[in-house]
Amino acid sequence: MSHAFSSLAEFRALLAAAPDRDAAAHAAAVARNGQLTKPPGALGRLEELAVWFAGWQGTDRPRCERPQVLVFAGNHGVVAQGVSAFPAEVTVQMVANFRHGGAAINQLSKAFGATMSVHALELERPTADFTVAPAMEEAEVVAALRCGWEAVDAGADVLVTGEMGIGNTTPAAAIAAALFGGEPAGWVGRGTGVDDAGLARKADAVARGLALHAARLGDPLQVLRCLGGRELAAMAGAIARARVERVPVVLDGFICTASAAVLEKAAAGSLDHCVAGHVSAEGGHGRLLAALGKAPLLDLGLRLGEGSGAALALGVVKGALACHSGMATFAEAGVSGA
Ligand SMILES: Cc1cc2ncn([C@H]3O[C@H](COP(=O)(O)O)[C@@H](O)[C@H]3O)c2cc1C
Ligand SMILES: O=C(O)c1cccnc1
Repeated sequence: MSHAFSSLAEFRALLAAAPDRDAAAHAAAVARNGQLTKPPGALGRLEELAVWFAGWQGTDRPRCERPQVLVFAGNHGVVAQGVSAFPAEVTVQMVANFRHGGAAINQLSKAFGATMSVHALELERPTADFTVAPAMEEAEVVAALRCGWEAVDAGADVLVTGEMGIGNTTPAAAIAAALFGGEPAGWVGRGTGVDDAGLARKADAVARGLALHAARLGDPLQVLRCLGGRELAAMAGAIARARVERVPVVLDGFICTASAAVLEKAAAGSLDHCVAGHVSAEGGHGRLLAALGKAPLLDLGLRLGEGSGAALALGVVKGALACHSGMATFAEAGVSGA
């Protein structure tokens, strides 16, 4: 089988060449929105959301009938630094739980009519501990990007990417710090619920990772390789594929957003097809969204990952698109204008 890319350089080139949204469909949706039976702007952010979807889906009647949820799982060498409240074996145990339908993301996917698939990435072979070596070799990060790239259904009308990987709020914080600067302490959070000492260990691990790999961190894809993880790279690969296919993406929490941020830094505009589904309770997520200029749709205090916050936001998306694509215009309904 031939692959879309076989190196980080080829991946970067595909990303940089991605097409823009359909400007005519966007303009048609803006015009349609102005004729629907409601006072101008009365549906607030739903209106903006609907015309944004129209541009990416290339139609003035956007829909959310075939949402796809992808959950990627990976394990992390950096858990050896005592950065999670849970043991690493929970990753593979949760993958089994996803396969049996028992996790939060199974229920949320079902509730919002999304297909959901789980992709476990070499769980028996954790990444290297980034405080002592690059997390991945180039071939490993490319394979993980490709796993995500190939998992996307180009016929989906919206994509959600989620993750499971004990310890992965630490690589996410390291990526955020490497891409946007600032003290590690400002990017780490409690994840699964570490205490103050655990939080200090996370900040210290991030600081040591940044120092060790400093010479390479000017390149965002090297940030992903040196500090990231397989499930983070897979999410980045899936989000990149969606950009190329013009499938809109709803971003999940801190880990998903950190993975996505790598793409934006690698090629500006790479996240133009992404909306922030929610802001999680993880300390750095709000900062990261602000740095990317993304306003979250929901703020419910979630701190789960798995794609859960983004899947919930599909409800808002469905509402926005049902109104935009199904409502009558003033002319059709015989309603008088202002
Ligand atoms: C049972 C369980 C289910 C989860 N589902 C998502 N996560 C979340 O917690 C992990 C990140 O937090 P940290 O960096 O503190 O380990 C990731 O697996 C994330 O998806 C879970 C964590 C647990 C324990
Ligand atoms: O924001 C997230 O995605 C998150 C936060 C805590 C734990 N797991 C995921």
